[in-house]
Amino acid sequence: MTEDKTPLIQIEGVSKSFGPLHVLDRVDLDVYAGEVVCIIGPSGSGKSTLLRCVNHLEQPDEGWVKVDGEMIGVEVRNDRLVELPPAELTRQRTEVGMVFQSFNLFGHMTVLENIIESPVQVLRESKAKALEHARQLLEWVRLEGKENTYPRQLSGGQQQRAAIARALAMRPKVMLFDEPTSALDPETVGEVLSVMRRLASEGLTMMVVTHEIDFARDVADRVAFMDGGDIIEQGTPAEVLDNPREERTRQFLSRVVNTNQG
Ligand SMILES: Nc1ncnc2c1ncn2[C@@H]1O[C@H](COP(=O)(O)OP(=O)(O)OP(=O)(O)O)[C@@H](O)[C@H]1O
Repeated sequence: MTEDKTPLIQIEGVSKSFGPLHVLDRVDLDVYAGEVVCIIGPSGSGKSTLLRCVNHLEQPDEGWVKVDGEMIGVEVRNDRLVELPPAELTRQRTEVGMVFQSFNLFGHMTVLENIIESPVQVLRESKAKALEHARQLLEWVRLEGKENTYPRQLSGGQQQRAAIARALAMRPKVMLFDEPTSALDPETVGEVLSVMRRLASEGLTMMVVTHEIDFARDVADRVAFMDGGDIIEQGTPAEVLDNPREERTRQFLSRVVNTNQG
């Protein structure tokens, strides 16, 4: 990690409320190129909302997010932040791939159609080029032979690997994963984590919300613990997972480890 470089993802003072519920409270986080940052924390602490602010699925009430130096979803006009036009926002979103807890595939399209849809429609890639890339990606996520299969015919783990291929087809600068294995049967969790490990080892910049503490320990460059809408502590996996400074982190970890073992 090179601290003197500009972060690829900059989250600065981001706050978000839903009505009276304060979900994010002036969150700051920098993620550098090639880093994997795992975000852990109790249910409702704001982890998903933070990820959703990074690709502007949610608009922060205060603060801003930059990806590769570019403000996400907004621009400064007359000293005020105003929403970007929809076409600009769509272009920006192509640079931030996201994989959700439940599989974001279109059920009426085959796996191959799912993967080429956005490159052809949004990036205006030729169908031939998009198909070639999609076949490479399917091989990469070990779904070769499933091109013409519909999502409902796949296991949850296979669907999630197809969703990863679909996100990668847009050649994103960063990938966000929101609890990508928590809706899966235990036997398919490992297949998805192994694809994510390979992505990390290839140097992709990733933010991963996860309860998979062993994955975070092995793969993360940095772990951030969130509670009550803020990052309470962050550091290397050894620092945060094995020697947490904060009592709240300690208590959370003992609950998660017990649940995972139980
Ligand atoms: N669109 C929304 N409208 C209203 N409330 C919302 C919305 N999105 C999230 N919330 C609320 O904000 C709080 C934080 O949600 P968030 O999903 O960010 O937490 P989380 O840490 O990811 O939790 P989990 O681990 O359970 O997914 C929760 O109380 C949730 O119900």
